[in-house]
Amino acid sequence: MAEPVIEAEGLGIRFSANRRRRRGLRELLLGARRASGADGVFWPVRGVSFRIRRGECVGIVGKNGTGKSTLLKLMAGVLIPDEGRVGVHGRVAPLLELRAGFNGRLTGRENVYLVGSLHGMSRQEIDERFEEIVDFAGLRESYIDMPVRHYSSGMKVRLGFALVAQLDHPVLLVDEVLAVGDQEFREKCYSAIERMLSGDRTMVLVSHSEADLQRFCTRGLYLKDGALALDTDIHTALRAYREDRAAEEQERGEDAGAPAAERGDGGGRAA
Ligand SMILES: Nc1ncnc2c1ncn2[C@@H]1O[C@H](COP(=O)(O)OP(=O)(O)OP(=O)(O)O)[C@@H](O)[C@H]1O
Repeated sequence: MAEPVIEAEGLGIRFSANRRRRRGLRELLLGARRASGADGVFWPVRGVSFRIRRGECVGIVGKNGTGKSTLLKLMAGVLIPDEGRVGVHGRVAPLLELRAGFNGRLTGRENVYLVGSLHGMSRQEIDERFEEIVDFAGLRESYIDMPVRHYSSGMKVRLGFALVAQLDHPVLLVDEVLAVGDQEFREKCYSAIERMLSGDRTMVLVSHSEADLQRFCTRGLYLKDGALALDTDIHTALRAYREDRAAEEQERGEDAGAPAAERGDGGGRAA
């Protein structure tokens, strides 16, 4: 049996709900529903253990705000656990938050060299692949020597993807990036991922797209409120997630339909 490439044991991280000053409306709403202590501390991921072997493609499934991206960032080493441990054997090609790695004051060209070298590419490797990177990103020539702060967010994501797709690292961590760009760019991304996977690489994919998860993954981790509810094949994981969602929706529908007094929301008439 192939050796484990990613191992997590009792993995957990705590966040403070007040730590983020600027959170989007969606996150604020999601965050507000999440159970947290009086001090605003909560555990988006806790007690998570699994082993992923070389060559496996694993999808992480679960509803919004349930800790999927946090788990991926723990694997990538972007976040440090407060409990347990996670080990990754081999270099990681991270397809997450692709825009974040760029320095807005540097040009696209300078960023490719800077971020490429941070990912372990030599100058010569970047020289050799530079044209392909720019081509893949679909950047017009006039843009590549312009500071990245003038790029649209789509351009930054495309350049980020094009760069990481050039890495030969054995572990691929992918967060929702397949949902970016137009149809043509998405097709390029699918082909790039397929090419990257052909060499016995290991991939963990976070996505809300069942089609993407079924296309690439054989195994599924179903995260529920930050805990690992199921570690199974991708079809069973998706089915369990779908059934839970349907049950929740039905419950919500029933609650909304119930008379106020039954709901115990204090809406009954005062005596
Ligand atoms: N740096 C942070 N500080 C505080 N809270 C955070 C931070 N990052 C994420 N969170 C919160 O942690 C929880 C888990 O977030 P995470 O992004 O991992 O969820 P997710 O399952 O990937 O969600 P989605 O499917 O919406 O992308 C959410 O409630 C989120 O608002």
